[in-house]
Amino acid sequence: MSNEILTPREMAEADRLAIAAGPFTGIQLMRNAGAAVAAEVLRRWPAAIRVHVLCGPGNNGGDGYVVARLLADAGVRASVWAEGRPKAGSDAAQAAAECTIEAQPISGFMPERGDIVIDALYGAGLSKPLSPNAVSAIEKCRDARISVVAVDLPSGISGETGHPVGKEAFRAAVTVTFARKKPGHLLHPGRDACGELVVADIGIGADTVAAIGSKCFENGPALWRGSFPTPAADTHKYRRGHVAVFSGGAASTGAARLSALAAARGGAGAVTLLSPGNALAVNAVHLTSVMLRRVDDADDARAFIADRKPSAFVLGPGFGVGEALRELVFAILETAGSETSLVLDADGITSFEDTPASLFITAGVESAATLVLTPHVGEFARLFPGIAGDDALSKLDKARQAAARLHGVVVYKGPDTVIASPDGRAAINSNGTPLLATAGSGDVLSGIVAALLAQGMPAFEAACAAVWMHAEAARRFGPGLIAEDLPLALLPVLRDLVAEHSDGSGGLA
Ligand SMILES: NC(=O)C1=CN([C@@H]2O[C@H](COP(=O)(O)OP(=O)(O)OC[C@H]3O[C@@H](n4cnc5c(N)ncnc54)[C@H](OP(=O)(O)O)[C@@H]3O)[C@@H](O)[C@H]2O)[C@@H](O)CC1
Ligand SMILES: [K+]
Repeated sequence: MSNEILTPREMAEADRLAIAAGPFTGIQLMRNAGAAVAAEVLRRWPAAIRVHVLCGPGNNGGDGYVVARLLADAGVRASVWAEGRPKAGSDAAQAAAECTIEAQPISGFMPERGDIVIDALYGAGLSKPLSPNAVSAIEKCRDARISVVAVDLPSGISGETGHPVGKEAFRAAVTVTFARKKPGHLLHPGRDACGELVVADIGIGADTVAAIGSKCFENGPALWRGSFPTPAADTHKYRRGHVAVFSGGAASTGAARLSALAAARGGAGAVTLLSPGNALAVNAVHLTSVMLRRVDDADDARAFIADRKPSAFVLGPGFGVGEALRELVFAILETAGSETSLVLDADGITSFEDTPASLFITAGVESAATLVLTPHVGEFARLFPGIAGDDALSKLDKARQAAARLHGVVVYKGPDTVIASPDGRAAINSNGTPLLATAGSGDVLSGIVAALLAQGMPAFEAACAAVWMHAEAARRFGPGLIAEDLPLALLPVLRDLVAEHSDGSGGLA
């Protein structure tokens, strides 16, 4: 796999293991890193005349000295502006010694429009807010609209969280990182600060990365292709999974129907909308292939479960917050069985704002149905206020801690959705699009998750696949998208996934 995400600490460990295993020494890895950046600069700006390289005191700066030397060798007018000097005897000191361009103090740095700037101030070792000189360098680049190439990370951004460590950070056109992506490249606002992200192979092998044992991945088909459901030739509709979606009352039925339609398009063989009596008529008018059944309370839900044994439920979209919803959740978790799953969204999450522990305890019982929770940032804070309010944690850490507390899968939504499993695995989604910021889009996502769960996909993989497919469908559809379009927009995405699954071509990244 090459989709592992390494924290800066894990990357430093990979670096150490790679050096211990050989064949590359530390300075050779640094030369490889600098060469990768220089190649990227020359490829993108073959006519670059003047390049400024900003070098910090650590190994990020070391990479910068290599870049400056190689660009100068290639005939570019390269200048070096240093903040601090590398420690004697370090790899960075050797890289600086090999670079014959005289380093000038960063305070004198003054780029002009058309120049290129290489930001090699700080990378994985950023430990405090940037100095006034570094902040001033950022402002000069911004004012002169300079194209910045960041080495490893835009200086000022934490590789761990994606947040600026102080108030300022570089905004790069291109960021060249090494071996694997770090959380800060994919979590906002780091992702925007990186510009285009290039991952360069500098000689740290896949076996070295595997030895680190990261449980965090970039979301994509490579992560869940193996368990993606494809119907067998001898299947029938209930073997393809039966999804049950709870409708709200007469005035709020649309969200559940969107979810139900998405579950059907997502491959569930049968979908039933469970509607309160007062909304049966309005639901009946709008449904064709989706079945309809009256369910007014938890007793009705238990009877339906005993009768039809659905494999996955969606509860929350448009349902209304309160005791009735909580009773349904307990009825499902306690009686549907551990082979079934519940996707709890929207009002389903908010209903537990005052009593989250009751949900966590019930979900933790071994015989309980599997729970998948799909909060956006506001809903997340309602259920996990302590975790949400801890500014030291990244979104990745927050989702992981929440999943452990919930005993279920958490899909922490946003432009950088994080999917976390209670077993510690996590994925950061990177194909998100602002097109998804439209009413009803979350209801569709819940339906897709339920469809995949109903077809037997394990919960973490189902949630990851649904998040990716949902965003991919929106991207392919393009501007003008509304939630009603999404279920149909899934078709080309599904077609490619299924084709790839059956021919083993691995065509989707
Ligand atoms: N790992 C790998 O595989 C490879 C890694 N490589 C490269 O190494 C980079 C990591 O290097 P690194 O660990 O030396 O950290 P780096 O970011 O240079 O900074 C550390 C220095 O800066 C200082 N300092 C920190 N913040 C500061 C601030 N705001 N203002 C002022 N000073 C500040 C800090 O001081 P301290 O915290 O100790 O007080 C320390 O002196 C990585 O990003 C990649 O580019 C490649 O060569 C190839 C292989
Ligand atoms: K940098």
